[in-house]
Amino acid sequence: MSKLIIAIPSKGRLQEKTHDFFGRAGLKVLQPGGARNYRGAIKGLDSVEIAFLSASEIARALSDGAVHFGVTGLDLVHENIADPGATVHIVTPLGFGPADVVVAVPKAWIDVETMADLSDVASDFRNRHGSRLRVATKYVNLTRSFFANHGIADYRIVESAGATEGAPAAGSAELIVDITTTGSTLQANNLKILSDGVMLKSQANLVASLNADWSDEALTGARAILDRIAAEEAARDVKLVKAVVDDRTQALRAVSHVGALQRFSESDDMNHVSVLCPKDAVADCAQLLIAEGADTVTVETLDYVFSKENKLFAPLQEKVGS
Ligand SMILES: Nc1ncnc2c1ncn2[C@@H]1O[C@H](COP(=O)(O)OP(=O)(O)OP(=O)(O)O)[C@@H](O)[C@H]1O
Ligand SMILES: O=P(O)(O)OC[C@H]1O[C@H](OP(=O)(O)OP(=O)(O)O)[C@H](O)[C@@H]1O
Ligand SMILES: [Mg+2]
Repeated sequence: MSKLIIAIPSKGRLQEKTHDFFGRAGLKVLQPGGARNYRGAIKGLDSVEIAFLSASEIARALSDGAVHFGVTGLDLVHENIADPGATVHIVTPLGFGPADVVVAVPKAWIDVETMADLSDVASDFRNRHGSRLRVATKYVNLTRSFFANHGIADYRIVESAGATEGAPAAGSAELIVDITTTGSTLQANNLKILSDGVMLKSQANLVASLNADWSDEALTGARAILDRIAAEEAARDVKLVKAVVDDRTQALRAVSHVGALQRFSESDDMNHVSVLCPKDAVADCAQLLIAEGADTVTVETLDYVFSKENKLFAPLQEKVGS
């Protein structure tokens, strides 16, 4: 039948962190035949198949419905998918691969700080040179819509495959649109970001295709994957706090004010409290338990918190389930 196909980066910046992410969720990616094989599996999950693709190919595969899930940058989703709202569903941001898509101009353009300034320059440029301002980028679609939203029409795109930041110095364009994380490449090329020139704040996301064939088997695979991912995400936000108090009912009421909740069926020991507490409220929770008679409060880090209601699966099922 049709398995759940998950596309993950086969190379580049997002590859290693994607493997780490799946590893944290207890999902071991198997690549039989080594790095050259572009189909793989996840250990113990027969309903899932892995496709190894480049980050930009993943965005296109999601658009075509050739894969069910993909890990890729939000920049590539918006650049390569015409109507992302109708074509894909963002399952969850993954917290790695941060980068901004920005409009950058030469630092020497001291009068140009905003998109409005750029708009003036674009018109002037055309009047003076008879040709249009050139923007070097590989983000052709993002650039067109961002410039249109700023009412800029007097420009032309010079498609750039790499080393985009070098274009102004090389004389092949006046300005650029590109992705930046540390800013060091822009700096090294004497370019500055316009103050309102951040087009998109990107990071790696787990994305679902709404065009894929969501068979029952694929949905079963998705549920299995998202159970583990949601459980790992949930575990990152909480700690397990334990103590022996004078009166459990009263202690639970006290710590509920900082968001700490008893999650387990009551143990026989009427004085034993064991709560899941939001990470930033742990110290407050401990103080409250000490005030309720505890001598010692212990705090544990958890690997997983599984719940009956899966916050990641439910919204997906609503969109693709029959
Ligand atoms: N500093 C950065 N520079 C470029 N990309 C970054 C940066 N930080 C995170 N990324 C993310 O990594 C993606 C690029 O990854 P990678 O270079 O592997 O793919 P690619 O260039 O699309 O591959 P190909 O062009 O060969 O298909 C970006 O689109 C972005 O989402
Ligand atoms: O703001 P920074 O931290 O300097 O990072 C941004 C730079 O990194 C990327 O290039 P990459 O190294 O992927 O080379 P590429 O041009 O071949 O994609 C990107 O295209 C920028 O040039
Ligand atoms: Mg690259």
